[in-house]
Amino acid sequence: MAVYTHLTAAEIAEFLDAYDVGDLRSAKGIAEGVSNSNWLIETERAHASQRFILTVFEARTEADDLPYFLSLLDHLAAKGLPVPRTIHTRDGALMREARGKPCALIEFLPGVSVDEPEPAQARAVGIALADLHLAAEDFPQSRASSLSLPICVQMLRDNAAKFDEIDPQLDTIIPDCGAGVLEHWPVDLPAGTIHSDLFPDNVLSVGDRVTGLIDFYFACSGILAYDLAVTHAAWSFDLADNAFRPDVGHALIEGYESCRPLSDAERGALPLLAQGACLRFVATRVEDWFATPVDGLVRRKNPMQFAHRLAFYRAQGEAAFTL
Ligand SMILES: Nc1ncnc2c1ncn2[C@@H]1O[C@H](COP(=O)(O)OP(=O)(O)OP(=O)(O)O)[C@@H](O)[C@H]1O
Ligand SMILES: N[C@@H](CCO)C(=O)O
Repeated sequence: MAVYTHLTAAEIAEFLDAYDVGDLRSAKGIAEGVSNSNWLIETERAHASQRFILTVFEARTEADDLPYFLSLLDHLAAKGLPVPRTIHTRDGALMREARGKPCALIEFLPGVSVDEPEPAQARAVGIALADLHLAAEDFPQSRASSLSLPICVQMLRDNAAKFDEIDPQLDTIIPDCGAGVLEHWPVDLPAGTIHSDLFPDNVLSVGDRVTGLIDFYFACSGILAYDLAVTHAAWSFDLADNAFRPDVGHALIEGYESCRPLSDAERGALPLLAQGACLRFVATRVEDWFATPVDGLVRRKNPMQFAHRLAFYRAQGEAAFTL
């Protein structure tokens, strides 16, 4: 579930008063997602109904970063990408408050997330990611990542004494909390605006067509090929047994390169970038593991899934990316 802040119908109607979107007809809490509270809102104006997503931003999303995220949605949507527009208030504001928390109303996009991606869907996501990188080239704002590799290594070090409570193998799979990856981290690869969390649950599709790229709340300035590595690590493994799916991984990269070819340096860095990507998800999942009660309503994500993917990338090197 992800409705932490339970707004009443009257509060939602009052919230919508500031927008030119018609009258509230229904509001349903959305179960998916773990970070923020989301509602599917339906309004009616002149007998036509419209759907929106109302997001109440919870503690994990820094309020100061919201103008960056919401302006980025508008920038990408204006360039024709399948990204939800931010609905502005009548006064032109990108967001407003409910129950003292920042909230935004965004466009509802059609489509569903795929659990078991097929190569054609992965290829379409590769294209969409390259389109995103190119369309964001003239986005004028920047944001430093709050989950850079040094921060993730430190997060792991802060929790290292408790690794055994998760899995006794964790310490062995990630020696010295990933310091080795940090040591060789590339510094001079092409950089720009990146999504940095383009998991299957953040992509909406109809068949093989991408209809929505959502959840930009980790977007930041960063290495473009790192974003591809994140997406590769998130899409190219079987959910049931965590086995690598080369057909999916290759289709993703092939799709990306059909719009934005990688340089030799970017291609050569992919094995290390993918290890760094896995480390980021191990780090946040380890932190969440200890912060989330076992019997809580939010299901904990398993850090070992990405620890094993990291070990895979370390062992395979360039072979994981050879087309
Ligand atoms: N613009 C949109 N159009 C249609 N559905 C959406 C849209 N935005 C969000 N959703 C739905 O709401 C769900 C939760 O959204 P989202 O992934 O942004 O939540 P979150 O809590 O921020 O996520 P996460 O768990 O990745 O941190 C999505 O899985 C999707 O079903
Ligand atoms: N996509 C992340 C959650 C958001 O950081 C994960 O699966 O761990």
